[in-house]
Amino acid sequence: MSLVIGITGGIGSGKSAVTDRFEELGIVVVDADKVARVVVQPGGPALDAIAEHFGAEVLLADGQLDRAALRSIIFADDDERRWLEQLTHPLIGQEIRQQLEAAGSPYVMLSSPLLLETSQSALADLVVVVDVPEAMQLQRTMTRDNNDEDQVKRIIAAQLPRDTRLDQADIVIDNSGSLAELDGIVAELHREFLARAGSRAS
Ligand SMILES: CC(C)(COP(=O)(O)OP(=O)(O)OC[C@H]1O[C@@H](n2cnc3c(N)ncnc32)[C@H](O)[C@@H]1O)[C@@H](O)C(=O)NCCC(=O)NCCS
Ligand SMILES: Nc1ncnc2c1ncn2[C@@H]1O[C@H](COP(=O)(O)OP(=O)(O)OP(=O)(O)O)[C@@H](O)[C@H]1O
Repeated sequence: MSLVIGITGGIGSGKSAVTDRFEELGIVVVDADKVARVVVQPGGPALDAIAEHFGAEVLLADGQLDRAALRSIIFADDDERRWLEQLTHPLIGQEIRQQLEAAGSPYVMLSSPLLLETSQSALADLVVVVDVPEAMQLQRTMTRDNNDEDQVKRIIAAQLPRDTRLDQADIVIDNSGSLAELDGIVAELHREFLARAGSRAS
């Protein structure tokens, strides 16, 4: 497997803004949020169990998962969130491993909001944390999504506290500046990761 750079950060911290830039540089990005959508597709391994557990109100008329309905349930009730996670996280982990194995770039990125909360961290050779103050996390997420403030706060509360996450970082990206500043940070890190990947291969 290529060198795996793990990218994490709380909701709205800017993981996608960071990984979009690495993708533009030709780096394969495995995105845990995207993988999580695949495992709950109709006909996939998890959706029937979810509908059985939560009832038909978590399904849309076309049989797809009603993500907003499930989001409201699981971020209001920790037990329900844990139930969903025990079902989906092993499937997500398995699919992530396959995608990492198949990746063909000099190094590969694994982007996950729950990298450090799950065994996904064992897949990463290096942990990069995308960091912004919580007020900015809240503001950017509310601007991006159709989520009210209380729900975003509940999602933040279901994730690692900022200090605990920062304690586990090998590298911290401060994303409180502009997107232009992020371009420069990513370009510099890309050079560093290429060098690390090269020295590992030789
Ligand atoms: C509850 C679901 C259906 C809501 O879907 P929705 O489209 O509204 O949000 P999306 O999946 O894009 O997630 C948005 C953000 O919510 C946060 N989040 C999602 N799941 C979790 C969780 N279990 N714990 C903490 N934060 C979470 C992350 O920051 C994520 O980036 C969905 O998030 C889900 O299936 N979650 C369980 C699977 C999971 O843990 N995914 C996280 C990646 S491993
Ligand atoms: N440096 C920045 N300046 C201004 N806006 C930014 C910056 N970085 C990210 N954003 C915006 O903030 C929002 C959240 O960023 P992004 O979607 O990349 O976060 P994320 O960590 O991937 O979130 P999630 O955990 O929900 O997947 C987006 O609308 C994005 O365009």
